Amino acid sequence: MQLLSSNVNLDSFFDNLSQAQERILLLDYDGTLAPFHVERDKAFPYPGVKELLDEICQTQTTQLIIISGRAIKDLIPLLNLNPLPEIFGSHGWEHLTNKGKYTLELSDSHLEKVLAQARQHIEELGLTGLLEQKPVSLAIHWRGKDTETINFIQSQVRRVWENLESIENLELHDFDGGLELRVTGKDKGTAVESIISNLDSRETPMIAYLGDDNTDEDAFKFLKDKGLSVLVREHLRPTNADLWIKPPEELLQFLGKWKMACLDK
Ligand SMILES: O=P(O)(O)OC[C@H]1O[C@H](O[C@H]2O[C@H](CO)[C@@H](O)[C@H](O)[C@H]2O)[C@H](O)[C@@H](O)[C@@H]1O
Repeated sequence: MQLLSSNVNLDSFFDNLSQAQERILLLDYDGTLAPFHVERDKAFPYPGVKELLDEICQTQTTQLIIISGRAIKDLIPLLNLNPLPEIFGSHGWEHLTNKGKYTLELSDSHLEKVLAQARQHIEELGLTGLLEQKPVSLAIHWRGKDTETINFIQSQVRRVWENLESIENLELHDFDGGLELRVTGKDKGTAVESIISNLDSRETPMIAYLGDDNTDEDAFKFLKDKGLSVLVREHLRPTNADLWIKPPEELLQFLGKWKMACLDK
């Protein structure tokens, strides 16, 4: 574990966590809880992660929330948690409460047409096999391909999607292993913002957010001075996070310390 911010003391964080009235653990999924896998539907959590998350939930003293770029329906079988925690999917456009109430914030027929057009461009390029269709976005994946192929795919897809980006309410985002055409207006930062603004209690809760990718930086930025941001990654990169941990060992240590803090009370 490496501290990246001089304002953070990890021992004090966990001491305060054990004393806290309210705890919120925000978790990204791919690359954070689960190692990357070429086959998206086989990206299961690192061994030991599911058990620790179950144990943390069983303490009933932590609000555990998953915040992912994935569609919620694809995340549920991989998470395999029972009961299911609250989930923000599709970068915050989808929401599932811990009581099972599902909402998709955006329903726009014009946008559906534009996304269908973006999909058609991919079909014309012969790249449909690399496409992931999500409720309000399209992602193209190149994990497992060689550098030359990646450069080719990337330039072709950018060329056709950039045109749509310039005329519509859409934005291109790079992520680990691909490129996504997303509707603007929501990201993981706005998801964290809505969680915090909807809190009932007057006490400031102890919050941590664990993530690995560029898309998690929006959450890290929003959490500055409000909670602990943790970059979970094999290699350090420029980041807004306060702490860097390497998965899976340090991730298991972090979750284990969180669980112990919940039991300390
Ligand atoms: O926000 P996250 O939970 O980190 O999700 C980010 C993207 O994850 C998935 O793609 C990534 O993981 C796949 C499985 O390991 C891998 O094949 C791919 O290369 C990665 O980019 C998911 O398919 C995307 O929809 C998410 O946006």
